[in-house]
Amino acid sequence: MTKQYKTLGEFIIENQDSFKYSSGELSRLLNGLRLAAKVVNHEVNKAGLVDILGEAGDQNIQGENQQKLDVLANEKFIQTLKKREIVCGIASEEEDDFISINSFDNQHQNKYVVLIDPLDGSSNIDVNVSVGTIFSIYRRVTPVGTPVTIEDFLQPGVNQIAAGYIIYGTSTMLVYTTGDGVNGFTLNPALGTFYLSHPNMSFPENGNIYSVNEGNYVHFPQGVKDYIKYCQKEEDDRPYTSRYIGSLVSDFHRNMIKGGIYMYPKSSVASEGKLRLLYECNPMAFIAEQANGLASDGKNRIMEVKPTELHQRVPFFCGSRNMVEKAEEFMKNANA
Ligand SMILES: O=P(O)(O)OC[C@H]1O[C@](O)(COP(=O)(O)O)[C@@H](O)[C@@H]1O
Repeated sequence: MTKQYKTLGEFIIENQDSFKYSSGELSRLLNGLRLAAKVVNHEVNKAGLVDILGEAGDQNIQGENQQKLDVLANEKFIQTLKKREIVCGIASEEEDDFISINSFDNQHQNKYVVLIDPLDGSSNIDVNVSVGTIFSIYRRVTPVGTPVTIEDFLQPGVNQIAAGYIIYGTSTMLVYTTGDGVNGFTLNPALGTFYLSHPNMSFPENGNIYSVNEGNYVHFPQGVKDYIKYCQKEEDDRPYTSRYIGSLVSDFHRNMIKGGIYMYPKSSVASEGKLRLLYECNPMAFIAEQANGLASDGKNRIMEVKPTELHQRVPFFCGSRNMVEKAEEFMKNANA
């Protein structure tokens, strides 16, 4: 008897009542993201055959050259959410400002805003290395029935209602949390259906993988240099293994399954690091904490950082609990 896997649709409905403020609206939103994920997955898989590789010719507000697939993924997620009238606002890595969603008869009645990194790991798109999508969902703080404002987006990570990522890798998976543990669903491309393949995902407390762009070593703070040397030292269960895909979603996913730490520290060339607080670090931090891991800026809990700008960056240390604590210890000792 082949194993019966629960579908993502079934799982969302079954767990609807455990959602805070459950009204079915969050379920419809998660289903909208599920649909957009399948559309983007289809585009990613055939990228080499159609004209969606390479640069789009424009730069986003962060001065990054947008890849054609960045732009396409951004459009697909925004269109899918807009058409289904399931959010009152969207913010995206590829949009300068937040988008207030209002349709004629909806009158801003929706409760949720979504923040999204439509295509994470852009530098890997053209070279067929796994990339991802990251999303974060908040309940608006301004009154329902009025247009959303920046306040609805600049909320600390602890206010997240749900967060997740899609990884377009050897298989396509959607991994998410609504604050009640982390579950992973694998897409069966033949049926176009996500199935619960990884229930209750959890970071091992310890790991032996460290993920950091060592090409930036000379620019790193002393504490990070000391921690990397610690990882490389022949002692106890070390040296650890260095693994860096260059796609946050992929490095995070591997480390959650095998045990490890991902670091994108600040440096002498990037005073706040590279990763964006609202649609990269906060959602991954929510998932990490729900999976028994930790996420900090090297000192403070990421999810308690009070956001001040839509595209602000923060240093990011995330993964197995004991490894993140050890890295923080080196940062503290080096006062860096
Ligand atoms: O090439 P670098 O500087 O190591 O940066 C790689 C990191 O930047 C990211 O690509 C984030 O940026 P994008 O969302 O623009 O792709 C992460 O996925 C990855 O871990």
